[in-house]
Amino acid sequence: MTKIISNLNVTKLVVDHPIGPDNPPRFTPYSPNCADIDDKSLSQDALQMSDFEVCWADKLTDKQLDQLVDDGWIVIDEVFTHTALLALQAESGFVQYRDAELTAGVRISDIRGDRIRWITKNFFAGFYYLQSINALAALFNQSLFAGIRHSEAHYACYPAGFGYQWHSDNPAGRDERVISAVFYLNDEWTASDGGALEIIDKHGSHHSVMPVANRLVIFDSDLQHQVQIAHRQRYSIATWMRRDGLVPFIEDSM
Ligand SMILES: O=C(O)CCC(=O)C(=O)O
Ligand SMILES: [Fe+2]
Repeated sequence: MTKIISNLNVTKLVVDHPIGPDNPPRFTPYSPNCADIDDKSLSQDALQMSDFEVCWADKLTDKQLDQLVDDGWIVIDEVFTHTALLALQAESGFVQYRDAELTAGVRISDIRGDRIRWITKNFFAGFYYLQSINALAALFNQSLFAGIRHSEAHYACYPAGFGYQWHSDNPAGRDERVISAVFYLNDEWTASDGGALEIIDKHGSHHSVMPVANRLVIFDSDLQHQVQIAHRQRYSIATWMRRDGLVPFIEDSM
């Protein structure tokens, strides 16, 4: 089995061209010929948090919560509204990705080939996504006493020919990550496109999850998993709910 190497040391990336109010991602490419057309409705300026609100208590059945505890993983499909999904897909195409790193500055693309960008408040859709994930974390705190204090997420793009070998999101000696959640952005993904997430559950059973759009896979961060080599570009948002955090903002907003 591949040696487990920390991927926790990549959170200090500098945003050099932030997506923000002056630089909004658009649903359609900018065209100088159309500069005088008011295309505000096409941009994500129009997005609102309400587009991303999910009633997680309704979305997740008690059976699924039990499965998360017993087996260590679950899948939820058709998570967000069409608007929210489109916005996340659009934003994922505007992100300036950087090579993900394993340890201080070292890239080993045959272990981990994704290119990433951490989501900050400078992102539109991504930031709303993270707020919605915090609401899900609050549900896990209430119903499972998960003790989550903070969430983090990054957009990820695996170029064709790359994957991510077997690992746990809590490498040896670390336990800050409680729950991992990966949201997928890929339309019309088929088995021949590769890129499945393989996961070994708490009983040692092996599962394979296709990275299809609007799917959220949620799993115990201690579980072993890998991303098979993708044969076309594979887009996702990798998300972690953590027990550390200087600001317990989840509790504050409840
Ligand atoms: O994209 C996926 O399916 C999983 C990604 C992953 O395991 C990670 O980023 O740690
Ligand atoms: Fe992982």
